[in-house]
Amino acid sequence: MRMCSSAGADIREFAGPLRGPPLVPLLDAIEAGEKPVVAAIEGVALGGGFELALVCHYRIVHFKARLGLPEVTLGILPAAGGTQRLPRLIGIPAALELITTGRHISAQEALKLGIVDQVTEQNACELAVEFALRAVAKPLSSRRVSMLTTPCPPDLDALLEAVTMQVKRKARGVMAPLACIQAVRAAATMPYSKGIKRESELMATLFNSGQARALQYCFFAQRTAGKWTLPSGAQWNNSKPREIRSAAIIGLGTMGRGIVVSLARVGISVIAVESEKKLLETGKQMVIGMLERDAKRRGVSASLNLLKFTLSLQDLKDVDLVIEAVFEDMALKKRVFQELSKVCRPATLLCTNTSGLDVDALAGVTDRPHLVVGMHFFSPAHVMKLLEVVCGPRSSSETIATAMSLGKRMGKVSVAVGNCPGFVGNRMLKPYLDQATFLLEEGATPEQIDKALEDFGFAMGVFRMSDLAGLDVGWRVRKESGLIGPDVDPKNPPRRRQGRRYCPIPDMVCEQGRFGQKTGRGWYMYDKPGGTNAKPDPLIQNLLEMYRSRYGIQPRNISDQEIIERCLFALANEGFRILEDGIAARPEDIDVIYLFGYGFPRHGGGPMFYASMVGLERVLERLEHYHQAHPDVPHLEPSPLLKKLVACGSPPVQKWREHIKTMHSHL
Ligand SMILES: CC/C=C/CC(=O)SCCNC(=O)CCNC(=O)[C@H](O)C(C)(C)COP(=O)(O)OP(=O)(O)OC[C@H]1O[C@@H](n2cnc3c(N)ncnc32)[C@H](O)[C@@H]1OP(=O)(O)O
Repeated sequence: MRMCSSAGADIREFAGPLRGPPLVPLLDAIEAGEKPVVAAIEGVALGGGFELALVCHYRIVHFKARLGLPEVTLGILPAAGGTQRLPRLIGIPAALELITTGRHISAQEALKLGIVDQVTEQNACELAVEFALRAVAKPLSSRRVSMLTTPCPPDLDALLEAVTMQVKRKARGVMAPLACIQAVRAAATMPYSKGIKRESELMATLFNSGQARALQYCFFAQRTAGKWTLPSGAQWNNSKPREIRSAAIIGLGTMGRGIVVSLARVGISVIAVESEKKLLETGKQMVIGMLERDAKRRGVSASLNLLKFTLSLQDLKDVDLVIEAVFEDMALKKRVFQELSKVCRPATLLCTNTSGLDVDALAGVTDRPHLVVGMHFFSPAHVMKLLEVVCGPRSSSETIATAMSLGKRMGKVSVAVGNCPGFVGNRMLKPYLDQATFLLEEGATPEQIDKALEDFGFAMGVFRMSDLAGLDVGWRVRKESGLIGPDVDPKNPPRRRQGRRYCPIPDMVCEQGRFGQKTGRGWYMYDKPGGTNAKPDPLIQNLLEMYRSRYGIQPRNISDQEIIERCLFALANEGFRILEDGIAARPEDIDVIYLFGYGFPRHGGGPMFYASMVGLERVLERLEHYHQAHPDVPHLEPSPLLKKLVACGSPPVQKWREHIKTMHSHL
């Protein structure tokens, strides 16, 4: 049997009723046949493709092929016998690991695990024919995997329990890996005929679940995000990116260091610039250490020869692209861009890693506004997968194509977004954070809010995330935007700014020098500065009590449901406004940003998909309810697009674009 490449079932078909003959009897018949069947695998054998290979009597694999059972990542399980045959072939621990993670493995690893019989650098099909001819005379009984006894460890229950705990810790609230564990248990404790029925029952609990819908949506959303398009007609498949061989990074702070590592490990020469000798030396040592650790983990040699460190911008005159990663200060950034304009050759692309400042204002101080684009990395930049590519009104399609393609080369999930304060991710963060702090005023605690969000599936609750990111950054932004400090009108009521509700508690926390993990104190307390073990702090509790009594606020019991609704519906509501404003082209782009940059649980699909799953009508009704209760919070006022979609019968996410197309695009 020649399997050039099989990515398994067509995932799009899972949205409707499955058609075609049932697969399991067909696969069982192949395995039971008297003629030897040899699978020749090239490319990939994933999901159903891998399950087909497992019923063959022998498996020959090209050395570049990849195999796996990724169903769990789609919210389902391998239900064509995969959970019953793989444990019989390679034992419970290895099968559990592959099935519960969905990890793809190389041909070499498959050989080591005993999944395949031979790995070849030649034509796998020709070798498989030779193999079949030699196999004709041999008995097949030991080659029928479903007939094998599952090699079982003596402490099976303890092993399954440990894996269950691990899965629950890593993927809180996710159903599919737990169902996979139960199916593998059946392979260990039941004959194949019963095990396959159990597999099918477990699949039935997952197949139409909201989690499966969300995870399958994420698969396609991630691929859709790469397909950027501009109102000019320029798009991903008609705009040629430039080839980038050399780059420069300005600023060796946390972000700059991560960007240097991301570039060097994909073979790009990097010149790193700092303003002072001591900062340069510290940054250099840290980058070298990061690259060495990264290379060791990947089993390759560190590409240190690609690095150059300098104090002089003059050294950048020949690079293909510069990424500025200096302090988040517009005046400083403008000075850097003016200087770069003078120093770099006219064709050099100038990028900024700003997390929210006006990219077009920076373009305006250069001699080449069409070659300026935002490349907003997320911290730590060598780990986080998200890259927002911020298209200014003057960025050329070639510039955007180059930034998107460079992101892909660095292994990032790149999303093109428009230029507005905070772009997509950080603009949406504001109403989300605001709701969390308003809930504190009204009676909740940081740990209660975090627990509700973490139970929902967020990697980290909003307060733990803020402690990790550093509270001083937002404090500085609030000072600069006149929300605190001498510019505030003294006649302003204390909990109002710029005509709307304002919660000063985050400022009070910062005034105490509590900047989060780095200072050992923030919304939580930590063992030491830089510690990561967050413990509730009675001082924060006192601060909240004093605050409420000072302003005469009677604390009330706040339910987890209210926390989730207010935080997440406010988040999605801003997403609708971003779509209206043309700052993101599609809801999928917003969801991908929140999945890869902000720890939104994949099994929730992202804020926009989640809103559609809850039901747009319900989201609208709850926002109207909360806005009525808090009329001084404009973010809770339902957006016109949300209302329009509800009026149109709440179409699925993939159809929202049809209702936005008349609106103006900033991409
Ligand atoms: C009946 C038995 C039931 C069995 C259950 C299953 O088989 S579930 C499916 C299990 N298979 C997978 O999960 C594989 C998913 N695909 C991948 O991991 C990758 O696409 C790949 C195969 C490793 C190829 O990666 P690469 O980076 O080379 O390409 P893309 O990811 O960009 O994909 C190219 C286009 O192909 C589409 N696509 C890929 N796999 C599937 C699939 N199984 N079903 C439907 N569509 C698939 C993908 O969406 C891309 O299409 P675009 O139109 O370009 O977006």
